[in-house]
Amino acid sequence: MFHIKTLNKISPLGMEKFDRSTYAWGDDIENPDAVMVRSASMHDMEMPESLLAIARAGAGVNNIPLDKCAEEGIVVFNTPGANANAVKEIVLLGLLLSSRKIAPAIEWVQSLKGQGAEVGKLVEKGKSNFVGPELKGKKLGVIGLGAIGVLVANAAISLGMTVYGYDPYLSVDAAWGMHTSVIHATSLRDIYENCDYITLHVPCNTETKGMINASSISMMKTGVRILNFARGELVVEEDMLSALDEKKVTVYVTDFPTEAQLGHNGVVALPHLGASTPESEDNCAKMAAEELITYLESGNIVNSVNYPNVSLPKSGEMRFCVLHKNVSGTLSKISTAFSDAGINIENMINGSKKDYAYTIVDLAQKVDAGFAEKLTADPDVIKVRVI
Ligand SMILES: NC(=O)c1ccc[n+]([C@@H]2O[C@H](COP(=O)([O-])OP(=O)(O)OC[C@H]3O[C@@H](n4cnc5c(N)ncnc54)[C@H](O)[C@@H]3O)[C@@H](O)[C@H]2O)c1
Ligand SMILES: O=C(O)[C@H](O)COP(=O)(O)O
Repeated sequence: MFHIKTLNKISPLGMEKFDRSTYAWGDDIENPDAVMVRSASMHDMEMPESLLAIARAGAGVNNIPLDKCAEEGIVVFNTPGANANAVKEIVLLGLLLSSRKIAPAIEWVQSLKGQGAEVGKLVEKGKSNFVGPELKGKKLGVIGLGAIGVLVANAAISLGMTVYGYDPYLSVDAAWGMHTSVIHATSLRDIYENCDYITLHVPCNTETKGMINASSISMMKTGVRILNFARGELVVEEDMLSALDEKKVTVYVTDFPTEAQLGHNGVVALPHLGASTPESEDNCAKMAAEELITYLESGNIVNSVNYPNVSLPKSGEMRFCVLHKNVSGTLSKISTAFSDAGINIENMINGSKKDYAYTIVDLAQKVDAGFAEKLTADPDVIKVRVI
C-alpha cells in the first residue's frame, strides 16, 4: 500500500488515477510515501523518512527545497506545460488590463448605482477617463520562452503586436513551437530598450530573483507596462513602486500582490489566478499523479526537477533503484557490488543531473532484498529501493 499526503486541494481527476486497492491518500496521512502539492511552502517542513517523492501539480517549484530533497533521496516532479494555456489566457487579459483601464472603469461604473435614468448619460460623460491604447502595433517583450512564454508570444503575434523573445536556455521543442515572427532578443537590454510591454515567464531562482529592479527599469522606455504572472520575487518591490510613482512604469500587473502593493497607483493585483481553471487544475493533477504512480510502481523518473529523467522498461525478476551522488566511480562501484556477489545484471541504465544521479538495475533472478543495504553502505549512495 502506498500513502499519498496532499498539502493543497488537488483536483479529484488526479486523485482518481490512484487505485484505491493499493493507494490511500488525504491531508492527514502520516509517514507518506509521496506528497502532492500546489503552492504550499515546504521549506520549513520536516521531511519524513518514509518520503520517496513529491509531485508539484503545477510549474513553479520554488516552494520546495529541491537540494535538500535531492540530498535525502526524495525525487521532486512538476507538470511541465500542464497549466500553460490557462496562464497564456490570463496574460492576454493582463495585457488588456494594463492598457484599457478596465479594472478602474468597472469599479467606477458600479459606483453609479442609484443614479437611475442618469446612468447612461453619466457613462458617456465619464468614459473619457478610461481611454487606453490598443495592443496592435506595440512591442511586447517576453522573458522566458518555455511552455507559457511561447504561447504568449504566439498569441501576441496574432493580436498584431511585434514580439521580442529572450531565453538563453531555449529548448528545441520551444523553438519548434514558436512563431517565426518572434524577434530573437540576444540580451535583456534588447527587451528593456525596445518594448512597450514586458511579460515575465521565467522560474524564480538565484539567477532571476530581483531581475526587475531600479537598474533594469532605468533601461526601459518611459511608460512601459510590466506583467508578472511568474513569481513576485522576480521584481524588487520598492524599485517597482518608485518607478510607478515616477511614471517610468505606467502599470504593473501582478499575480502575486503584497500589502505594500495593494492600492498603490498603477498596480493591478490579482490573487494568483494564473492556473486557476478547471482544465489546468485537472491537467496538473492528472500528470502529477501519473508521475508518482510511475515512480512508485516502476522506479522510472519522468519530469523530475532534481533528479535525472531515467526510464527503463521493466525486465527480469527484480529491480534495484539507486539514487546516488554524481561522482565518478559510483556507477562502477554499483555494478561491481552486484558482480562481486555473483549476481548477474540483466539490464541497467543511468542518468545524471547536476550533483545527483540515478541508476536502475534489473536482475534476471530474485536475490535477497537485504543486498540493498550493501549498496547503501557506500557514502555516495543516497537511497536504494527494491521493486
Ligand atoms: N501565475 C501562475 O499561476 C503561474 C502558473 C504557471 C507557472 N507560473 C510561473 O511561470 C514560470 C514559467 O512557467 P513555464 O510553465 O513556462 O515554465 P518552463 O520551464 O516551461 O519555462 C521557463 C523558461 O524560462 C527560461 N529561463 C530560465 N532562466 C531564464 C533566464 N535567466 N532568462 C530568460 N529565460 C530563462 C527557461 O529556459 C524556460 O524556457 C514558472 O516557473 C512559475 O513560476 C505561474
Ligand atoms: O507555478 C505554478 O504552476 C503556478 O504558480 C500555479 O500555482 P497553483 O497551483 O497554486 O495555482
